[in-house]
Amino acid sequence: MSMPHFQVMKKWGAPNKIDFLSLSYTRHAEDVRQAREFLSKLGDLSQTLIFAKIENVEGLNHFDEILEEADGIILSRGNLGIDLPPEKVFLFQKSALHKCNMAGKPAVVTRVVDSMTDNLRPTRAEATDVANAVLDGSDAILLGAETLRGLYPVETISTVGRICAEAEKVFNQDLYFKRTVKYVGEPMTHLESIASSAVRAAIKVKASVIICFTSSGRAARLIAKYRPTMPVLSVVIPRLKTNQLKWSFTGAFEARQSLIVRGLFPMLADPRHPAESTSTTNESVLKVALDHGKASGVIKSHDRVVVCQKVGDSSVVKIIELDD
Ligand SMILES: Nc1ncnc2c1ncn2[C@@H]1O[C@H](COP(=O)(O)OP(=O)(O)OP(=O)(O)O)[C@@H](O)[C@H]1O
Ligand SMILES: CC(=O)C(=O)O
Repeated sequence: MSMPHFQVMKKWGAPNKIDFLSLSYTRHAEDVRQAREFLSKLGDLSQTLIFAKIENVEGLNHFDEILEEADGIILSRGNLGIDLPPEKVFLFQKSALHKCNMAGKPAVVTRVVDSMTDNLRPTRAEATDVANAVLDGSDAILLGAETLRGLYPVETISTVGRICAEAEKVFNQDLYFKRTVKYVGEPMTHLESIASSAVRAAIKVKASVIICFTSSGRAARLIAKYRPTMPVLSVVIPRLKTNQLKWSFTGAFEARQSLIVRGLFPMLADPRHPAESTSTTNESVLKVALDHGKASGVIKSHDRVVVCQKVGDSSVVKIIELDD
């Protein structure tokens, strides 16, 4: 990392508590390690997530080791398209997205609707490509010129959003779930088993939403990894922390950062609730979460809801049926 980068991050990045660093032209895992070491020296930025941008053949050749080190991946298809023969691009995308999905790390796809920079409608090929990115398993789409200098930035976002929503409806969750369970293998970790069971239960009872209590965001991300067909409301419970000079709450970073995970909708709980999971705390936080779900329209009267939380020392998955 060069001196100008360091100065920008110190002066602007640190006070703005940036959520994500997009690491251009990541070539190998060492690039990610260096960036992490650099961020660790900038106070709050030790929490910034590093997304490795894969944009040339060298990055592609070291994909597995980069994925292990990074928090997420950006498939820079524009630049990769220059390095790769066109007939190789689709397979790279499918294989990279599958690896990200199995690792439970978010994947972002770029350059989807270039023609919308000057046109109100995408080409048929672009529209199909957006849907295929969703079916292949991407978590997010990154727009470029369309929103930077295009004539139709708002229409681009709504068009791409609508295509993604249609594709999500026909995503083969059943097949994906089975593959993921098989990939994880046995014995599963405790938490992995809880997360997959929560998703299975939610599908079986046709729950409208899964509510997951979490502090670090880990439990909610694991649920999202099984790609439930319903939204996951991630209720982030703040924890009190100190650096010996001042006290502050965790949670804001974790909540914002989970926005990039497909299907996760974060909500920050009131820090006045004690972080320990007593049944009284659980009940009052759950009530706020249900009210939030109702207000945003994802939960309706008489819906079933799956809740994933800790009661004392035990992780539980419960199914509740709403009266009103
Ligand atoms: N404050 C909390 N109150 C109630 N349940 C919680 C709380 N935090 C986590 N859980 C639940 O505890 C179980 C174990 O989750 P986990 O230990 O991974 O928590 P996390 O906050 O997501 O991660 P971490 O332990 O790394 O902070 C999950 O079922 C999760 O929903
Ligand atoms: C966005 C970008 O850098 C690319 O697709 O190449």
